Amino acid sequence: MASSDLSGFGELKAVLRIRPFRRLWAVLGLSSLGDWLGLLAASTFAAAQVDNSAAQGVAFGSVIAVRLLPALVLGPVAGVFADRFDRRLTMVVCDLIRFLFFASMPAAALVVDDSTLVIAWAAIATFIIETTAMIWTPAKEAAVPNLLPRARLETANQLTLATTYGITPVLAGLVLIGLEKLVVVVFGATDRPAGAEPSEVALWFNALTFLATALTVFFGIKEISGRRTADVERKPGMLKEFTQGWSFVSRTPLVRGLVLGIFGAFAGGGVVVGTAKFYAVSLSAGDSGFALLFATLFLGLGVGIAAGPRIVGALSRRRWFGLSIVLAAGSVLILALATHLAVAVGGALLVGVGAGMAFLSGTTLLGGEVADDMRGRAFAFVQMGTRVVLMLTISLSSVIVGAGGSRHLNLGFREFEVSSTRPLLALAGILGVLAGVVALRQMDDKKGVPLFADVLGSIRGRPLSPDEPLAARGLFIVFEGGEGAGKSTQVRHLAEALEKIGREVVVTREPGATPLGERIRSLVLDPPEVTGEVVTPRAEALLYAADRAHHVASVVRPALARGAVVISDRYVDSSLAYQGAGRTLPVDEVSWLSKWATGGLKPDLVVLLDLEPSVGLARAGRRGDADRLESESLAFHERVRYAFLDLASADPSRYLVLDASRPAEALATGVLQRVRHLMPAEEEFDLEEAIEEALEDAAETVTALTGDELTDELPDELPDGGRETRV
Ligand SMILES: Nc1ncnc2c1ncn2[C@@H]1O[C@H](COP(=O)(O)OP(=O)(O)OP(=O)(O)O)[C@@H](O)[C@H]1O
Ligand SMILES: Cc1cn([C@H]2C[C@H](O)[C@@H](COP(=O)(O)O)O2)c(=O)[nH]c1=O
Repeated sequence: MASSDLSGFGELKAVLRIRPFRRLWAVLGLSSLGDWLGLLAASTFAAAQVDNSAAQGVAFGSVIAVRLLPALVLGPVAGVFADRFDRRLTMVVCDLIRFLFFASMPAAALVVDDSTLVIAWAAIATFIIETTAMIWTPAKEAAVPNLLPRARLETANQLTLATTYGITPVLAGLVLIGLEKLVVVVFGATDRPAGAEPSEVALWFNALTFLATALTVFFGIKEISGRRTADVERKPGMLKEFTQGWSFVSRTPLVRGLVLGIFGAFAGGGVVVGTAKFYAVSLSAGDSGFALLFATLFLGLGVGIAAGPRIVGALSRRRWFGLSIVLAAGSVLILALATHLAVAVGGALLVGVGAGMAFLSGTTLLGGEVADDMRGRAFAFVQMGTRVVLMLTISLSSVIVGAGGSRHLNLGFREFEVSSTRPLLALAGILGVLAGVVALRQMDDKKGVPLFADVLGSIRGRPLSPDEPLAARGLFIVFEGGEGAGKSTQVRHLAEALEKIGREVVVTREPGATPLGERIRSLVLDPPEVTGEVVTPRAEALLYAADRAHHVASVVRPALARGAVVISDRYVDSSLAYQGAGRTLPVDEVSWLSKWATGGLKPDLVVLLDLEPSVGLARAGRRGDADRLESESLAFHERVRYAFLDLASADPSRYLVLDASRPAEALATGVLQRVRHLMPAEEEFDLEEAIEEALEDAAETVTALTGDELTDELPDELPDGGRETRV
């Protein structure tokens, strides 16, 4: 679900090219404009019905409170509508209801004289409007993923979030100001006709936006209806669907993690909002400091939503979500500790960035990973929960800090004035970080992949992938080394010894173990005179990786799954040494490529046969014409040799480094001694005999060649460097 390689603008264009989504986006814009206008107009309309300022405050506040109430009453069941009934018709009916009830408010003012009644009606109408919005939103949210390819969902969400929380609130404010001016121009500043007050005109206008959206959805976005779930008869009863929705949320780790994280973030946000005024005072920043912190928080929110996907690149969206919560909550801790406005502004920015990223990734995950028939309920649950959590935390925290005031702290060497906002913010930050960590653990889709290496790799476009599981485990042994080091000879010896004790052994190599691999081998190793062109370094790396991917999937993994011992002449290290060090391609890129090709399969043991390149090339030369890589310069082969040695010293427990200038039989004995420790106890015993025999052969060969006696107790270090050896 990560963004594609299109530019941000290109991605937006690609999403808007999808006709049903484009129309839904226009509907959303209009409906959201209506929502914001409704919020502003209905509350100012109610306030305008009375004269004294206290009553105006009550009227204004009660309309806002009435808007929040339906979340508590209807939130739990709203999702059932979205999942049970045709979503298009649900949206159309909701919009028509909103049209009628918005229009009813100024209409009531026209026909009823009593201002108390008009306010009461405004409150009832607002309640009904908000109730229908609770049903409309999950239906819309659940419909979006069905209109788009999955890969476009994130950009679509960026667009809808920016529209709902960035563009339309500003537009609503501008429309309201514009309408006020228009009313003055058309009807004059005083003695306006009934129903022509700016807030009334705004409500008429607002009603029309909902009529327009109802018509557009009904006639223009028929695709929303195209679900099989319209067959209500075969569905369980509404109550059952309702309980199914709750148990789905509590039983599904992804949704549980999402809900926990989102609620945690909103709780943190609620505490920040609830304490903001007192917090600004504790920084001696006053009202302008308060405004600055708020503006920065929203700026961060915008940055998180707009730039988040570009920043994290290919990072798993589940991991991104958990980390965003940790970032937002951790930054609340910065706010708790900040003693200077500049630090607090930085903290507020990061809180916003984290929250914006969490909002975007959470919405995308809910849309993309929750099955269609449950999606409405999942969205409704989150919609209800966030409102409740936000309301509770804002009010609770403002009450607590209001009552707590500030305390004088004397540390002996210094005295402080500590505002109660600080411990409260610190508590919210700590709880938020915990919520993020728990969410991350619940939802992690890359268990076992180190988090920070994955984040860094993803930012650079190369996320780490979890290792593919193996059903049963055989033993995977790899021989590595330069040209003519004696790998094929040692592979043969080891295979014979293991077969003698009754093990199934699969001898294989890279490149060229399969028919496809044979063709790749000739593509990479045939000299240019034969192929007619020079293979470029990156193409060479990809060809070896392709051979490896096919080899691992079709030969190595199946054999290991059977419990066989697989002995391979070369594997991943050859690519790191030859393409990385030899061709000087970036080693981490070559490594990532191999990891991807092999699904993370690592050998149990790598036997590195270390030899002076000049000696190895001379041995290989005796076989006949040199292939393309053997023909490389001595400096190239020197680089390859030292890359192999570096790899071995970075992970000594997995490597056996042998001095390959020693006789083949002696090397074979050393290999057997090491392999013995990897075998089950009974086979370890059988191998002892094979080693005895091999030792006798080796001793005869060495004595014949050099006149020296061979023992099996050889030093761990060779005089020319820190290399591990058992021979
Ligand atoms: N320990 C050794 N001492 C001397 N010669 C050896 C030794 N091991 C193998 N040889 C000889 O060196 C040559 C190359 O050996 P081998 O084919 O096993 O090496 P390799 O590492 O597989 O080579 P390549 O990388 O070219 O495939 C052969 O002629 C082989 O008999
Ligand atoms: C797997 C692998 C191999 N090579 C090179 C190393 C050798 O020059 C040849 C293979 O020849 P061999 O006789 O079979 O040893 O290919 C490489 O460059 N990168 C790799 O990943």
